[in-house]
Amino acid sequence: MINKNTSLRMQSIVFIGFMGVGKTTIGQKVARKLYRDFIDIDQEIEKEFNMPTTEIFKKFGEKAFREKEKSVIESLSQQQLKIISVGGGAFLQEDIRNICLSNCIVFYLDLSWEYWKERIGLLIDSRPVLQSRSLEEIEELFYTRQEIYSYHHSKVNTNDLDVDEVADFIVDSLKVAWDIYEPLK
Ligand SMILES: Nc1ncnc2c1ncn2[C@@H]1O[C@H](COP(=O)(O)OP(=O)(O)OP(=O)(O)O)[C@@H](O)[C@H]1O
Ligand SMILES: O=C(O)C1=C[C@@H](O)[C@@H](O)[C@H](O)C1
Ligand SMILES: [Mg+2]
Repeated sequence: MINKNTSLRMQSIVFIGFMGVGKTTIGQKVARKLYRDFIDIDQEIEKEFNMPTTEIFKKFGEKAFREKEKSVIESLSQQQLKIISVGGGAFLQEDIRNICLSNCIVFYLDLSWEYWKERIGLLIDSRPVLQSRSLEEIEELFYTRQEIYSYHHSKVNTNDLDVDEVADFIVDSLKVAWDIYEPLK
């Protein structure tokens, strides 16, 4: 489902995956390594509302957040040569999945539950979807969400890899794909 009208080398890269797998951290690193601009969709939504995500959820509700998420992604994913990290729930919306898969290269950052659960303390304060859920409920959400992340072009399992190792793997695999599908003359 990759857009045939745009050169692969020009297409923006979109990172997907569950909350806390590293989309923002690794997206920033990859952007630096490829000399591209980085866009974090959660941060763009927060700028639009001028408040943190937890406040948006409290004041306006998840529905308003999801509507803004869709309009922000619809507009920004049309741009070329960007590195874009979307929120962990963005691919719940079919329209978002379709627009990202047809305009961009979608990279899934995969992390096993056993590794993910060690990160929970880093995440809970800023991720409203995790708040008020027990660990068992979060585990259930984690496994239910895997279905939406099955929509991707490429994937890396980040268990046991640090941020730089993941970013290097992604950059190397993109370069291999570019060279195979669009060799430079
Ligand atoms: N490969 C890694 N190894 C160790 N820690 C990591 C790794 N990737 C990310 N982290 C850490 O995990 C935490 C969450 O990362 P990050 O905020 O990038 O996740 P995210 O996928 O953008 O989450 P969200 O979907 O909620 O925005 C950060 O503290 C980050 O430093
Ligand atoms: O997985 C989710 O539903 C979310 C993930 C975060 O990135 C934010 O987009 C928000 O906290 C919701
Ligand atoms: Mg993030």
